[in-house]
Amino acid sequence: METIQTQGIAMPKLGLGTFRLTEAAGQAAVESALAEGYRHIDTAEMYGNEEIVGAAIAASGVDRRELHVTTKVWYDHLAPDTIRRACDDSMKRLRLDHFDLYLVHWPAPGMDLPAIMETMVGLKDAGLTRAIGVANFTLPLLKQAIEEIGAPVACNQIEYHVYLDQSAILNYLQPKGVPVVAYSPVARGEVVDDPVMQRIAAKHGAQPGQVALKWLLDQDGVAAIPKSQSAAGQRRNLDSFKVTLDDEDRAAIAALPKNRRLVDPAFAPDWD
Ligand SMILES: NC(=O)C1=CN([C@@H]2O[C@H](COP(=O)(O)OP(=O)(O)OC[C@H]3O[C@@H](n4cnc5c(N)ncnc54)[C@H](OP(=O)(O)O)[C@@H]3O)[C@@H](O)[C@H]2O)C=CC1
Ligand SMILES: O=C(O)C(=O)[C@@H](O)[C@H](O)C(=O)CO
Repeated sequence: METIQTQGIAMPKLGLGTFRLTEAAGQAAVESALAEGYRHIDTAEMYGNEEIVGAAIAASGVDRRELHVTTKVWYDHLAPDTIRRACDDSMKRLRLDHFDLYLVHWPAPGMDLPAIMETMVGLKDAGLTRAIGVANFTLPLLKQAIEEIGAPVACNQIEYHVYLDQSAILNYLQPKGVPVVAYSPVARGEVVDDPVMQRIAAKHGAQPGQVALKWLLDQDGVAAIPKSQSAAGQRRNLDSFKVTLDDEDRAAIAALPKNRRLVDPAFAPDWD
């Protein structure tokens, strides 16, 4: 699997998203992804599934050194003490002694970003995570974290798919070698019914979701974390690497409307 180098870690370009994968069925889904060859798993304390992700990792027998595990601290735990406690709790639930990537899940209004990033760096320095990063950060917040605070930000995990323009953030991060991790990368399945995506997929003997993923994975410094519960769906998404898109396909995707945000607006910071 192709990887992206960032802040001393090699992050597999395709990972398994696990939001809403819970209980025994969720554990079975993570186990099947690991059996299919996934080595990058995305979870979060907010998902309430770190125990089953940890159990799946333990059951898989996959060497820890082959795995890239990301988890995240929720926005109401962003004081230094509560970040450290959240980290400790996630570690126990995941049955790990370190994460590969630990993210601030959402910015919170009025948060003390210098104190947050200093605490995150402290966790990295203590060996509890190999790298730290952020999610749902706007351009001004990224600039504050990277330029003013000088934090070693290893990624910004953001909503990114064929229906959403993220060029401002990409244009800022790509020259700095900081990856974007695309969440909701198949637009939560919406691409399946899109005639443009269907036409491109048919041309390549592929499926619309595979086209949507390959469009992301072809971009410099972009990883993607589709969620799929079934082994067949997980394999389908891994097979997106086999699709070869051409300029005509990219032009058709570029022409799709790009203002569709799927994430719950209740969480949305002022993106612009
Ligand atoms: N940092 C953040 O704030 C956020 C992070 N995330 C992370 O990103 C992950 C993925 O995002 P999510 O919002 O789940 O959206 P996705 O775009 O991954 O969509 C998941 C849905 O689409 C279906 N699906 C998956 N692959 C395909 C495909 N190739 N073709 C058609 N349908 C497909 C899945 O069904 P099935 O299971 O049946 O295959 C599921 O219903 C989350 O699980 C989470 O880990 C998500 C939102 C916010
Ligand atoms: O999945 C996540 O990581 C999220 O933060 C979002 O899904 C968000 O919490 C949401 O939209 C819940 O409805």
